[in-house]
Amino acid sequence: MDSDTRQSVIDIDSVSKAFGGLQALSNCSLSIPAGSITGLIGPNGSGKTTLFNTITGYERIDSGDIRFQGKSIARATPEKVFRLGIGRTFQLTRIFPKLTVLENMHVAVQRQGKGHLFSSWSAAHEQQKALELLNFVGIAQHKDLPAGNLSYGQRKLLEFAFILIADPQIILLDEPAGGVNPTMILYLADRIRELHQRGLTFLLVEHNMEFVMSLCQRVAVMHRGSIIAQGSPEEVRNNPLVLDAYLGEGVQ
Ligand SMILES: Nc1ncnc2c1ncn2[C@@H]1O[C@H](COP(=O)(O)OP(=O)(O)OP(=O)(O)O)[C@@H](O)[C@H]1O
Repeated sequence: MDSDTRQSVIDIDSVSKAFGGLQALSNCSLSIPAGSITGLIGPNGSGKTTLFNTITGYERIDSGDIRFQGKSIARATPEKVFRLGIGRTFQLTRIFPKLTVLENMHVAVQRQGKGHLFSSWSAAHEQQKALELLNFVGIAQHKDLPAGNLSYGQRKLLEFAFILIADPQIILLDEPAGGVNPTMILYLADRIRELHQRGLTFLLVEHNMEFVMSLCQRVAVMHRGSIIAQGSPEEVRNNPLVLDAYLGEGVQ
C-alpha cells in the first residue's frame, strides 16, 4: 500500500514552540503513516529533537495539536504517552552502568511503567520477557555483565530493548546510528526492519544519510522549525529546497 494513503498513527498539526525568543518549532505539520518507517532529517538546530520532545510529553507546545490515533496527546505526560504505545530512545543512552544488563531491564520495567502497566506481570514473566528482548537485540550473552562494560552501540541496543518491553505501536528513535560502528548499524537496521514487518511504525531522527535513505520509505526534512519537504528518499534527495537548507546551515 502507498504510505501516503495509509491511515496516520501520529498527526502533528501546526505545532509551534518557542524557548524565550527562539522559535524552535514554527507551524510544524507532519503525519506519520501507520506501518511506515519515516526518517526525520535536517540541519543541526532545525527542531528535530524538540519535535520528539513535544510528541512524547517532555515539552509543552505553545499552539497547534498533536494526535495519536486521532486523539490529542498535546497535554499528556511522558508516562501517559508511553502507556498509550509510543516508545522513544534518547540521543544519550540512559542506563545504570553498575547494574547488570538484566538488572537494567528490570529497572526499566519499574521506571517506564511506574508500576501500572506491568503490575500484572509475575517475576517469572518479567524475567522471561527481559531475556527474550535481550536475545532479540543481540546482547543476551552479556546479561550478567555490568551495563557500563557494554560498548556504546550495545548500550543503544539495551535502550532499544527497554522500549520494546511495553509492546509499543510506534517507536521514535533519536539518532540510533550516531556514534555506532558500521557493523552494529547494519544489525540495528535489521532489527528495525524485523519489527517493522511485525507491524511497528518508526519515526527516526538521524544524520547518517546512508542509514536513512536505505531504511526509510518516507523522509521528512526540517528547517528552522518547519517541515520543508517530504516524500520518498529519492524525491527528497532531488529536492533543491533540501540542498539549500543544508548548505545554508552548513552541511552535516
Ligand atoms: N530546552 C531548551 N531551551 C532553550 N533552547 C532550546 C531548548 N531545546 C532546544 N533549544 C533550541 O531549539 C532549537 C532546536 O533544537 P533541537 O535540539 O530541537 O534541534 P535538532 O534539529 O534536534 O538539532 P541536532 O540535529 O543538533 O540534534 C535550537 O536552536 C536549540 O538551541
